[in-house]
Amino acid sequence: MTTTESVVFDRVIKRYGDVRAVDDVTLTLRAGETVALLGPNGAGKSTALDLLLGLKRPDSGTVTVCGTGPREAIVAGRVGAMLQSGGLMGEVTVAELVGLACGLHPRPHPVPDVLARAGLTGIAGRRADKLSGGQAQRLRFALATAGDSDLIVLDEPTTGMDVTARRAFWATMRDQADQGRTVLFATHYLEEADAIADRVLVLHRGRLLADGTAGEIKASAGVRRVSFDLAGGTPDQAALRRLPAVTAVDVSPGGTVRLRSSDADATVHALYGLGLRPRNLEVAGLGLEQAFVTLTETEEAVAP
Ligand SMILES: Nc1ncnc2c1ncn2[C@@H]1O[C@H](COP(=O)(O)OP(=O)(O)OP(=O)(O)O)[C@@H](O)[C@H]1O
Repeated sequence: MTTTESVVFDRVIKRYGDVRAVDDVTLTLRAGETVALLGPNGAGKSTALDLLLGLKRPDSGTVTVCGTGPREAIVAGRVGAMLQSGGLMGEVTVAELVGLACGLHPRPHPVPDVLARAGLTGIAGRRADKLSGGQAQRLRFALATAGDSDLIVLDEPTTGMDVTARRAFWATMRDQADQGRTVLFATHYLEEADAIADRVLVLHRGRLLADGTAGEIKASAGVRRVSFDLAGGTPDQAALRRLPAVTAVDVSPGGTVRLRSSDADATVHALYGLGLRPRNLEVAGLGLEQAFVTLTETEEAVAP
């Protein structure tokens, strides 16, 4: 492991009874990367993060964080984490709780800086257990960034945040990555992953189904959207469905046809072969969300 490798999973397996929550995962995250961890419910995201944070131990394989075991990395203050679960301590103010987190960190940031970065300065005197959902998320984020960590791990960090808080949050995370920190976040917001992550990991039933940039993941789904208008009359939907490589057909009341195709060239070629004269023809790739659904559904079909 070199110093630029923040996280290494080497053939990691974690079972719960018969369920392989993490199933033979091998991956390396490097310094300065912003990485989104995606997967449907029960895919193994939280388990993978728990293994990374030393909260669970693998049944086999190894997890290395900043060159050591996860627990050692945490104790050394190399990892900041923001988890979904866990209430916030009562009877203390936001500033006191942030102060406590800074006090425990081997390389703490000044408390006012941490409060400001998380947008908490104005509510620093509030009780930590009396915050709104979005404010509580911001406090969890402050606790994760109380010190100078090399790796920041975030489990569904923007749940409950409003649009402004989300924007500010991601701007801060970009800043953290630009300073050489690795940012790993699990999310169900695919548009956030698309906009923010340098790299996207897709977990499904514990296995790493895809690993690449959002563009690569979209391309690997191998599906294109073909849309066009047809002059005169309602198109014959059955004929459209029989076109090669077409997996879905939708015709709007205005006559605009939208097809999904796993081979857009073959589909368009055959379309002209039917004697149709499409206007405003567009062939586009799928968004990350549709690519994600296609990838995971395809996997469901081959491994029910
Ligand atoms: N403590 C546990 N005991 C038994 N099974 C568990 C336990 N924790 C998780 N599992 C199972 O392991 C699998 C992975 O769960 P995990 O919580 O890691 O998924 P996830 O991707 O984080 O899901 P979600 O998006 O719903 O949060 C699921 O099948 C889940 O039911």
